[in-house]
Amino acid sequence: MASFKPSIPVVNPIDGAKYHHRASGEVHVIIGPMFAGKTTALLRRIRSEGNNGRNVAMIKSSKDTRYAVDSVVTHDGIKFPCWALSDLTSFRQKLGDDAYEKLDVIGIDEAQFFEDLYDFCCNAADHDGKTIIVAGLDGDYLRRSFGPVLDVVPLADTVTKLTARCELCGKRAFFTFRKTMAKQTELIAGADVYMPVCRQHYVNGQLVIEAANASSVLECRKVQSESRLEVEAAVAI
Ligand SMILES: Nc1ncnc2c1ncn2[C@@H]1O[C@H](COP(=O)(O)OP(=O)(O)O)[C@@H](O)[C@H]1O
Ligand SMILES: Cc1cn([C@H]2C[C@H](O)[C@@H](COP(=O)(O)O)O2)c(=O)[nH]c1=O
Repeated sequence: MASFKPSIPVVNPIDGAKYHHRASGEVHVIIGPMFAGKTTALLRRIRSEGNNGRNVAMIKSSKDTRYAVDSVVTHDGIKFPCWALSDLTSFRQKLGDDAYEKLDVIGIDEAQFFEDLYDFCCNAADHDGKTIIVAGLDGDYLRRSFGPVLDVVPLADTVTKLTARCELCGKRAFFTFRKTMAKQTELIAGADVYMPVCRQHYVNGQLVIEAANASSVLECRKVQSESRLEVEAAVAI
């Protein structure tokens, strides 16, 4: 059974306009490096909300075509159908007003790729009474804030930072290491290009990359797979 959301009539004190305000929205944010289980946690939460009779929808960035076009898929193959969108603002119109009204919970995966994440979460939770569960990378491969994910922390009821296992020593991994020399911030890929690492192996890895960048010998070798294997071997030492 879908939950009942009370709609409270409110008058805007500035222009006197009347609107209905739903007060029961929530924002939950799940962050961490790649392979930390962010998508797994998001799917578990969405499934459980659905099993409790709430109307759920899942959205992911259409940039992520790694495992499927119209499904969110975890690194170990668990799937859930989703809307693959380039922006969140178009979601309501694509779904239709009636269906949107009936929605209780919206999951957003690969949130780092949505420029309009903040405005969407604000409107959906504050004005439309939705529960939004956001999963995304807090940091890119250089450990810089990635897209708008950290911007929604001040809007959040809860923030959960997950960790993976360092691929080189098995300790807790907080960071995502890029094994190739590619420099662009956005590079859609999986374990072929990225690995989760602990602090020590992140720092080692960056030193190897910097040394490789400085070396004219490696600079001349543009074959990505070759340099990736060299980087992996050097970082592990
Ligand atoms: N180094 C690793 N540490 C932890 N999990 C890993 C690692 N490599 C692969 N995995 C797999 O990735 C799964 C998590 O996938 P997923 O939920 O898609 O992560 P995320 O969305 O955070 O990238 C784990 O359950 C595990 O099976
Ligand atoms: C670190 C980093 C990652 N990406 C991309 C790589 C993947 O396509 C996604 C993250 O997926 P996951 O579900 O968290 O495993 O983001 C990127 O474009 N740039 C980066 O620096």
